Amino acid sequence: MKNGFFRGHGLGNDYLVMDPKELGFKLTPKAIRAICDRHWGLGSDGILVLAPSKKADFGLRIFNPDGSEAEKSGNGLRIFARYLHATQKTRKTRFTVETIGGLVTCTLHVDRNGDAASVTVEMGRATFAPGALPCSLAVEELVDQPIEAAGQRLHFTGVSVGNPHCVVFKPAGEQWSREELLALGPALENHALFPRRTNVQLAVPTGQREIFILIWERGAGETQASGSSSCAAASAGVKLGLVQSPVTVNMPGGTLHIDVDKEFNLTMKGPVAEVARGTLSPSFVRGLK
Ligand SMILES: N[C@@H](CCC[C@H](N)C(=O)O)C(=O)O
Repeated sequence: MKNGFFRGHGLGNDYLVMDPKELGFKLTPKAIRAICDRHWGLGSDGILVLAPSKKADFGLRIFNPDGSEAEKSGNGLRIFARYLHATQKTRKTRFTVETIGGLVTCTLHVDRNGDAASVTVEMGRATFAPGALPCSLAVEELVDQPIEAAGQRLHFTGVSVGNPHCVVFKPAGEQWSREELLALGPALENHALFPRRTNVQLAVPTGQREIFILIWERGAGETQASGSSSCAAASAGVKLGLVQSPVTVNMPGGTLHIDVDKEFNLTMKGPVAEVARGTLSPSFVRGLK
């Protein structure tokens, strides 16, 4: 379909999926910003683009609403998997996807309506090495490191799950407020320690195998849920000895289940929904060029 899009969400983290072969324009940063604008465009937490791959069944490029490119997205991968199944780009229920942040395997769980209602993604391995985010701190692992942001002294754990994350835990029994997220999120995202910026999670343990997180995404701001953030926060919680795997990650938009093995290999399982399929109007597309 010319200038077509598929719209889906994972726990309220919404993405558009597009196939460049069907687009009559280039997905430049300017075009991405215009399409993702919630008032002047379609509105979205990002755009997922079908790409060729030599290593995997499919390739995926992930763009944030500010036009920057992300290496990986957990909710994005579940939405992309649902798109591939719903649009009959594959008949397989298990396939590989190459992202800039590494190769992952998706397993679809098809419901009685024939929809891929939930997806398990083998997300790869978490690392706490500064070079992987990157982070300019000269330590071996970014575990429980001091940082100052928005006038506060905090401790963070830096995790790469293909894309970068900065996890800040409060002790069990305490809570993070939305005001704290809106102050600390942008300050940590753009902190001088993270030359390529970072995603941010404000986390608290809520049980032996359960955490709650608020999310500030690089290039997107506050989101209702995030798959890679859930993987990062679960890994940080296990590394810090605050929780045990499998970890239930609760977020404003809902819950994801994250398995963290002894080597920090991650498996994420969660729901995914299709919202719409449509086409961009010719007059809107003319304005993108
Ligand atoms: N919402 C995503 C993460 C998207 C990418 C992120 N904003 C980044 O820049 O790394 C998820 O569900 O993982």
